[in-house]
Amino acid sequence: MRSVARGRPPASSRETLADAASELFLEQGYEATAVTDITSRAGVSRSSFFNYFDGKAATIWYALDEHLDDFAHRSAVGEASLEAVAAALGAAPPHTLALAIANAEAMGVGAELGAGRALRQARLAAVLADQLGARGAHGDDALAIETLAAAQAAAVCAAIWSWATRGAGTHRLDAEIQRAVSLIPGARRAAAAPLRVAVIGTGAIGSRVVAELAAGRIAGVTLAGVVTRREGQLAEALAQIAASGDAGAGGASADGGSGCGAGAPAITDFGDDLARAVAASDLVVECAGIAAARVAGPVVVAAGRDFFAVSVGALAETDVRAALLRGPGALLLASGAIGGLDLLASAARAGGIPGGITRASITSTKQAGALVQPWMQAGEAARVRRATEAFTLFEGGVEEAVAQFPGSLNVACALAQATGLWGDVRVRLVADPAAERTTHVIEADGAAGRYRFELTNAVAEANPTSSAVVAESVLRGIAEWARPSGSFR
Ligand SMILES: NC(=O)C1=CN([C@@H]2O[C@H](COP(=O)(O)OP(=O)(O)OC[C@H]3O[C@@H](n4cnc5c(N)ncnc54)[C@H](O)[C@@H]3O)[C@@H](O)[C@H]2O)C=CC1
Ligand SMILES: O=C([O-])CC(=O)C(=O)O
Repeated sequence: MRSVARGRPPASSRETLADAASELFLEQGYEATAVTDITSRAGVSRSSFFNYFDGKAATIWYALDEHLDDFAHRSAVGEASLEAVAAALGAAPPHTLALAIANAEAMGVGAELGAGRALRQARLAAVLADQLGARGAHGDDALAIETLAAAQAAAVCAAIWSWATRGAGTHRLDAEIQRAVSLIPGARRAAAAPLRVAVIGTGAIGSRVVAELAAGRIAGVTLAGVVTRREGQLAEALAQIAASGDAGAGGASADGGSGCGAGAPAITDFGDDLARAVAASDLVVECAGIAAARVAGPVVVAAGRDFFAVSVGALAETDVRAALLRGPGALLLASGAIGGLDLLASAARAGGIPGGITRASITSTKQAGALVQPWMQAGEAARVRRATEAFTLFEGGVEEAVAQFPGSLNVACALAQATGLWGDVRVRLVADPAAERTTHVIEADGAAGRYRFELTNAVAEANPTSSAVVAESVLRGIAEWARPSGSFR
């Protein structure tokens, strides 16, 4: 008798039989293989085959079927979740099924796989529908329950097929399932689970956002954790919040570097591990600057998670803009320090009013000292720092503006994105030694109308370059993302 298990000893007679079946399907095809061929290859009696399987097809499906049996059983007693199924499949993947999927043509097993997949998907959908119904999040809305359950079951099957086709040994099945499920638009929202938000950056804006999220101030949202640039950064930020007595911080403390509020759960510090943050969240909020947004944004949306950028200037580069908008995750943009973007976007909407907005400009006036840049020669930096009266420090297009003043002119990109006039928005930056507040004047006109907004903002205490309202715009944006009801669009 030939050895069945090439390279690894079989763990049981059932696996010996399943391995023998896989070998024979590969050698002579599924149709031509009889149960007696399998038992003689495995060296067991025909009757003992039927102790394990009810036919040759079961040698392909048994591992997946066991997971489904277990899931149905646990689900009936209220113990199972989709995450638990993914974890169980990851820990004990269905190897003979993977082999059949990867070699479907050579084995001639395509029809069996097609029919078998449909059956398992339907079975999984039924269990998931029972589970969703029992959880009560959708009341008696059978359409919502059935649709969501069917989508989740389809995602699990699609993930198994993708995992097997890409090479079962090369990556994890549970990660593939998690990714597939996350691609269902609104799946977590529909499941009524709290939405998980990760934050990148703990500067002036990020700290405030983290403090509010950690204090549970946004309904339906939980803080998944924080991405930082160096060790100890989160603890420092929390200590500063506590020292400043920020009401939103809920008495944040730096205990262990990650506490926020007496008795509050510790905040997860992802360090610079963006992949971990992405896997643990539904939305990633960037509060870290244009360079960070350029790198993180495309990774987040490609993984099917939503990305909320405060550094809208990342969109100035055409290829980054395309990657950010490619999905499947959604791109959200903070209105930040300015307003009226909704009106301008409506006025500029292609096709509605031809030539809706044809001209747009922004003039930003900031504290001169806050505008010194690392690239400036000593003489120029001194001129800005020691200015005695307001002067125009920059005048030009959007790309140049954010390249030279990345922490100060994201608003110019926001205007370009709202109007679509990427090449034509005129930007002026005024350095004013007497400015205690930041002022942005936006002007736009075209066939839709003529608009002028003048916005004067208090500056953030921790960073005079940023307006204090920006963090609030991020918090409002998160709240509206989580509960999209009653907000202006
Ligand atoms: N859309 C808008 O209207 C506005 C946008 N912004 C943008 O928001 C950004 C943040 O503003 P602030 O909080 O005031 O700046 P900040 O300088 O106080 O904080 C930025 C923080 O991000 C951290 N950081 C940088 N790269 C990182 C990375 N790769 N991973 C993790 N952390 C990283 C820095 O260490 C710093 O702690 C600005 O750089 C600007 O691009 C700022 C104001 C208005
Ligand atoms: O906060 C502000 O007023 C504007 C700002 O820094 C930016 O657009 O980058």
